Amino acid sequence: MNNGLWILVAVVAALLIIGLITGLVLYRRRRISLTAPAPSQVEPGKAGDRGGGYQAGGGFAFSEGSRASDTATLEPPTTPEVTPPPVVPPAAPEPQAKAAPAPSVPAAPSQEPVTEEPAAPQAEPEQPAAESVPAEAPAVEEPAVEEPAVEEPAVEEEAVEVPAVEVPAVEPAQAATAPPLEEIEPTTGRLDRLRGRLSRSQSAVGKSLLGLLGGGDLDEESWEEVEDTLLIADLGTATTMKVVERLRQEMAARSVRTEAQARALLREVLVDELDPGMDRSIRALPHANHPAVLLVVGVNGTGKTTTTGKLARVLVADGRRVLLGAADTFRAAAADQLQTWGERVGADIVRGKEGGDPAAVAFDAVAKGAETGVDVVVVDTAGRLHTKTGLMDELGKVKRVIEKQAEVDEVLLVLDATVGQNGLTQARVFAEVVAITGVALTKLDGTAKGGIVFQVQHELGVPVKLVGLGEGPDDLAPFEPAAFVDALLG
Ligand SMILES: Nc1nc2c(ncn2[C@@H]2O[C@H](COP(=O)(O)OP(=O)(O)OP(=O)(O)O)[C@@H](O)[C@H]2O)c(=O)[nH]1
Repeated sequence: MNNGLWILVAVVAALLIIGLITGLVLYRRRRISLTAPAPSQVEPGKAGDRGGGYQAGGGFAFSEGSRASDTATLEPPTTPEVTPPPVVPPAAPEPQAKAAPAPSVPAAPSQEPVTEEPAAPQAEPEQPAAESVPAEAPAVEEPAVEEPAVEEPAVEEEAVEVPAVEVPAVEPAQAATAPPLEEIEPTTGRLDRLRGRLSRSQSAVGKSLLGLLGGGDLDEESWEEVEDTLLIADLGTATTMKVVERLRQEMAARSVRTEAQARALLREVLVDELDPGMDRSIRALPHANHPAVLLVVGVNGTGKTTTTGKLARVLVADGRRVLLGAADTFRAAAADQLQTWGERVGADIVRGKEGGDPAAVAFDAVAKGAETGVDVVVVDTAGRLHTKTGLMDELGKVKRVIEKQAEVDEVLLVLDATVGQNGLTQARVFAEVVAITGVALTKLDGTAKGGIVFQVQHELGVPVKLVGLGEGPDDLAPFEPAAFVDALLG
């Protein structure tokens, strides 16, 4: 072969490589619709950022927490440590490969959280931890400020406990042999993709409502049936009364006669009731000098760990560097489960010893997140038994200890839609302990009681931001009132 031919071959090869790279870049841009805020649109730290998150084509919306977190004492991230930026292969057009099923954990008895007792040694993590102080203490950064007494009316010993005792229990976990990274389903159009699952369980409600309303003039008996249908779907008494009252007025005023008219009216009333103007963005965008911090709370078995893992995938697909904090130290399997979720998408994890102090793990996760320059730290907490005051106090402590370093931008309450009213009771208790900023409603694929969405928002005044629609790793969607009502009406 002469030189000319070799040059030609080299040129063709170079062109092919350039073409491939360009194609890959364009493909990734199309797949991930969320982009970093343009400076003109969102300025870090501005109060106006709240709700100014980006949302494209039914994708997830992220925003920057609006509170005083920029005043936190953390130094700007220095040289990133071991955590490599996640490099996730582009999503294939077909559904998630079966080779990588969601970590499977037997469902905890979420319907009866009240009766479950915590394991005895877990209630007092401080005692064993105190003995393990000397060996590992130097590795962990301690909080610079003692927790002010005024912040800790209920748990007096905390100021001493947190820095000195629990921190050594934390073990930053690095995957020794990292498994191959997984593909992540596109983050856009998730609710469309998963709508079928919602419809399957909900459409009976819609059909029965439309059957009743579609005929025009309703007698009292029919209105009672409408009421019953809404109550059975778990809309709750207050919302049901409000919806029926408005339907009665509007049906008369608009002379509704056909099923199409009834459907349009019902849709309008239900969507309004879901308050579509609420800010449903996830406050997961980093601050100028430290990562965003998300705390995931909820009763055991609701799907906290699964939702944390799914959310990490969405964030990674959005190009964010994510660190997971496994503050569920009560159950070693929970940390293992979270670690597996992290490894699958290249998210690092900080976990603690079983029975260690969850607050110490959370603290260290945020510290490590800042040190390694990640965008967002997502902290999974233990399944709290909402009747156990001590455990709820501890959840409050987790939040306060994190706040020694940085504001918690988002407190996501995970509720299991299948437990109905019980979920609301849980929500109220959690809301008293930590200021919930959003709700992730899981297992909506398996219940006709999606009406709980209305109650949760109505009762807590907090938006449902995410919905879980299956056990698959990418079966998490942003909550969209109109799409939800459409699925409800079939
Ligand atoms: N069908 C369905 N199952 C879900 C969904 N979300 C979570 N699950 C399942 O619910 C079960 C419990 O999920 P976990 O994430 O372990 O719950 P948890 O709240 O972390 O539980 P603890 O670790 O015990 O506190 C698992 O089997 C999940 O696969 C969902 O949206 N739909």
